[in-house]
Amino acid sequence: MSANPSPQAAQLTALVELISSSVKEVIAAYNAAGRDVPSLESLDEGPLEIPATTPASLTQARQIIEAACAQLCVTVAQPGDCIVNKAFACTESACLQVAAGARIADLLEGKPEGLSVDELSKLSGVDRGKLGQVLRFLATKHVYREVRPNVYANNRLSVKLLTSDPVSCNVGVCTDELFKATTSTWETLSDPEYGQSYDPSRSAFRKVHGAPLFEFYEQYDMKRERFSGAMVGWGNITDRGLLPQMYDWQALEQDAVICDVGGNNGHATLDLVKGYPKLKVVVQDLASLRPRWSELWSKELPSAIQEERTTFVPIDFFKGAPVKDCDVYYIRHILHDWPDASCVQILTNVKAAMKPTARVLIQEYVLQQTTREDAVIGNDLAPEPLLPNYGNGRIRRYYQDITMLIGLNSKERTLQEFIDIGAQAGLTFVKLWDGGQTALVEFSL
Ligand SMILES: C[S@@+](CC[C@H](N)C(=O)[O-])C[C@H]1O[C@@H](n2cnc3c(N)ncnc32)[C@H](O)[C@@H]1O
Repeated sequence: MSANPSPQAAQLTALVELISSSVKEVIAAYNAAGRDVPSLESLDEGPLEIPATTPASLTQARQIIEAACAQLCVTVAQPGDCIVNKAFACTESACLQVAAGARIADLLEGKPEGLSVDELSKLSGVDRGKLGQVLRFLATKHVYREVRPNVYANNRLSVKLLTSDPVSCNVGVCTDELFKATTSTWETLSDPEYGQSYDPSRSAFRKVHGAPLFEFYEQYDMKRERFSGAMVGWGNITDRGLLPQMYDWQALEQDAVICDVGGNNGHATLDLVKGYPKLKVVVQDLASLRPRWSELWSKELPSAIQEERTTFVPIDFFKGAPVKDCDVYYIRHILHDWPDASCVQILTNVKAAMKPTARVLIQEYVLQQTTREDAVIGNDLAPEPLLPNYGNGRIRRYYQDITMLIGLNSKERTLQEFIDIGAQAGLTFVKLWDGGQTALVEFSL
């Protein structure tokens, strides 16, 4: 054996060291918050389980741990094992669908001693033997805890399947209608007509369900409700409450106006005004959304309506410009729904409303390539030897990218792709403001 480790051996050691130093960061962050580090059994969520109250150092440490553990495993395990296990990922979705559909987490709520598979079978109506297989699989994947043979209790992960938690809606949507659409991805991409099209009505979702995604939800009340719940769940696990910390809002003048383009009920800018009462908000979305804006703001911040610090102005952002001369045009989770040409149309309409000092802030996931050659200015690169885009540590944004492809023939974008569509609309890139999960891409005229 040579005294110096080979480059490959040094990589393994470097991955372990990244895990080790990041675990110390995690322990320090929990200590600083006066909390014990979580265990798989712990059910209560504290401030460090919510993006808005999680320090950036903890988010970074978690991303490194998730990235390094996954990279270490695929480096040392047998390649055939790894690739087949990845192909089998569909079984995890399938079992989560069973557990969510049978409401197993609800049945186990308040029962730390657990319930037997027999009892869960009687209460849920799912065959005892089959339910036992599903729960054993899930417990093997750290969802539920097998307290004794064939007796299961909730754990840190399974409580997210409680129907009272909106994240359970995300699990429902992903493992039901999206999962079904996913199975026809290759069939769709290799179809001579669908494969070359970026029309939402030529997506895998449409091929399987017979209707484009949003028309599909018009047809099924329960699924539409669940999709709305999933939007709330999505915010909870990604960026709810982070917007006030993501940009230098303080630098804006008293009574600066933020136009929330495609803002739905304006929930994101509501958080902003709560943090920065000097700001005013115009929420713009399809006219049918006005009652939802009114309902939310009258409940959460009625003074803003009374003092006209918020208004709702209907828009079709493909057909016309938003309200003129606002200070910031804020566009959250809109562009990822649309192909490039439609995004350029939306941004061109926004540009038509802008005064010289106005800014556009696009809030989305920002994707990175997996090579260090993709060092676009502003991109945050993971430490070596991790994949520069943090690999498994930031995997959800890449799941979301493929989900957009399957659901709507659209995509999440890299910073360069945002810069390109902005340039096509006549906008100049200013800065990337990274929020740990999603980011703000700032443009000026
Ligand atoms: C994914 S949601 C994002 C909503 C909000 N910005 C957020 O982050 O929660 C997309 C929004 O675009 C709106 N929308 C879709 N087509 C539109 C159009 N042509 N004009 C204006 N708004 C539209 C929808 O009503 C919906 O509120």
